[in-house]
Amino acid sequence: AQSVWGYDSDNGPDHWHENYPMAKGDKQSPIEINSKDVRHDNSLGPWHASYDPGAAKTILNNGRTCRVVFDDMFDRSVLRGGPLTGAYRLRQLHLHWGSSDDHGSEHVIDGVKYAAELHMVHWNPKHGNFAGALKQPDGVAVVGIFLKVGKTPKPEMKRILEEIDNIKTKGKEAPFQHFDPSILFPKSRDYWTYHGSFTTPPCEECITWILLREPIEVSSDQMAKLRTLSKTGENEPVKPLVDNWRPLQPVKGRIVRASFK
Ligand SMILES: O=C1NC(=O)[C@@H](c2ccccc2)S1
Ligand SMILES: [Zn+2]
Repeated sequence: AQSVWGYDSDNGPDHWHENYPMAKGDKQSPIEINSKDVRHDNSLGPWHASYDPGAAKTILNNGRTCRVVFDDMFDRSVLRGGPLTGAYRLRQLHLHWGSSDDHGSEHVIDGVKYAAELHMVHWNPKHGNFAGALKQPDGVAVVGIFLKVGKTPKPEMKRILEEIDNIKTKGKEAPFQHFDPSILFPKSRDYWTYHGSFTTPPCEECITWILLREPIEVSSDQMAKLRTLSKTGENEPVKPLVDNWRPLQPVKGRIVRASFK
């Protein structure tokens, strides 16, 4: 059977282009952000998230990440402003992390790899549905938040990490309600933005990235908890779900803009 994509040597990022040709495109993500090449853009206003805590539905382990799913049937939880035109609907959030605290993020900032990167995925309802939005250059907006291991962990991450024990194996899902993901935002709203792609197959180049400059802090124990997720199902040998990040992709002349000086 066609080996489903993943992060192992036989189905990992170097193989994705075999089934998903977009993976070799000119606007792929993630990329390294080098502050010396970043262009401050005065026209970049603040972004605004207005999320309805009642839109949160479930949390699941799909064998590749831990994902919280929201009701996106109408404009209930939306992101607007910044580089965006119109209101983008929050569909899900998920994380990418490493096998140890010294790496795990997808984007790299001036050579710095963070322990993890949280993605809040939003789509543009003018394109009808999520599948349609994937085909449009302005179809999807992802807010990326870096997770840094430190001494004063952000208590708001606890809610997600407390659910890990209920979704240990691939396919496990649990109710996850009354959750406003904006509590995860750092104090500063400063961000970088550039045009890129899904960091997983089908690698569609439909994403306006909004990467927050200020990381949020997690503890080493919280990262260890995340690494107890298994990429295999409950009746299979345990394989730790770690290193679900895509390596850096070529910038190919793209300009990264900053909302800050
Ligand atoms: O930012 C991204 N991270 C991912 O895992 C990709 C993705 C995959 C499926 C749904 C939404 C986003 S795109
Ligand atoms: Zn992601």
